[in-house]
Amino acid sequence: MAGAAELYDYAAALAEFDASRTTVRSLVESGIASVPPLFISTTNYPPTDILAIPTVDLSLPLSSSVPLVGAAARTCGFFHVTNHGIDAGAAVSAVRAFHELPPAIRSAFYSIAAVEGMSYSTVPYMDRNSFDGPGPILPWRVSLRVLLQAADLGRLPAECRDALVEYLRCIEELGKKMARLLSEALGVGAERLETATQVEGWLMACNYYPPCPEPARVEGAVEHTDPSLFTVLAQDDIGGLQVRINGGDNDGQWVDVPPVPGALLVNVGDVLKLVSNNEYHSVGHRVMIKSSQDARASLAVFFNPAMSGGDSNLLGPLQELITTEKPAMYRSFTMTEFMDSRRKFGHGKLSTDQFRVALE
Ligand SMILES: O=C(O)CCC(=O)C(=O)O
Ligand SMILES: [Fe+2]
Repeated sequence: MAGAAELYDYAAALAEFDASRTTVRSLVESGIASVPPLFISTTNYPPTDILAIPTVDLSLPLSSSVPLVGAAARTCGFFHVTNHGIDAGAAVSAVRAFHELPPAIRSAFYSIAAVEGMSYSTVPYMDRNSFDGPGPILPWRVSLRVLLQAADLGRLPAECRDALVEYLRCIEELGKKMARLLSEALGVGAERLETATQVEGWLMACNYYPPCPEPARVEGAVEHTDPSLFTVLAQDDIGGLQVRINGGDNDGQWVDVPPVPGALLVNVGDVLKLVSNNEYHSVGHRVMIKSSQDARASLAVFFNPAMSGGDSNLLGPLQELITTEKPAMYRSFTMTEFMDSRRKFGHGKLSTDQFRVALE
């Protein structure tokens, strides 16, 4: 049987959804009993539970934490950090508070593309002309995205502002610490990553995954890799994040990443994979919706290189990591070029393959 999802006019449905200036949260509030075709997922990869995400205790001495970070970044690309001294719960509650504001207040922020560094929609910006025929399904998620260089946090509603500002103050320190640990674990010295990439472009995504009347038919976030150097995620206790195993006997299988109370989750993004000359892995992940009753909130901070397209700001595999045994696997690129490639090739493996050097 051809699924309903194949028989509808994707472009028209998307145009109508865009024109309604609504979000999936409002659809749920309106009481829909079934999932609209734009959101129906056809992928079905049953998750297994064969891998536990490693944990790095930040109170350990560097002689212990650096090898742990290095091992995690070289294998599954994800790790929990504990003893980070940050009240992540308060920040996630603030995310929930924003998304649960009355519709009239939150809809004032509605925008698909960033306006003064902020957007709020179900669909983060995607180029409507970049696909022929049915395009990607829409995520069962609403995101408030804040580009920190460009945004005035004073515009955030009082219900979430102070907690998010405080979280960002703390996360800046954690970001610096993570950059040093990831750099040191590459064997290039603690400051090298910061010097080479200027981790100045930060994006905060405040995500809300509403309950779904048919949770098994949707995806909160479709499979993707992050474009960042690295990402730090805070989440509540609902769960739903899944990671694709990279390498080994179970290569390609999905595993659940259950939330660890109080821990933050760090993952390697595509830029770090390229800069590390494939030492580190940027691993595919997605979010499933667990419940027809409970909404999930999460808060991702993407640590990106400064967004500059000039030739003087070329990024590429660090010289120290290029050897005769392991030549450069990627050519150099600017962040503008990298982000254009993401828009063109989507949020998966192909966008990094564009920078691959042909090896013997
Ligand atoms: O909400 C989550 O658990 C993950 C979100 C995510 O992967 C992303 O925003 O890139
Ligand atoms: Fe992600």
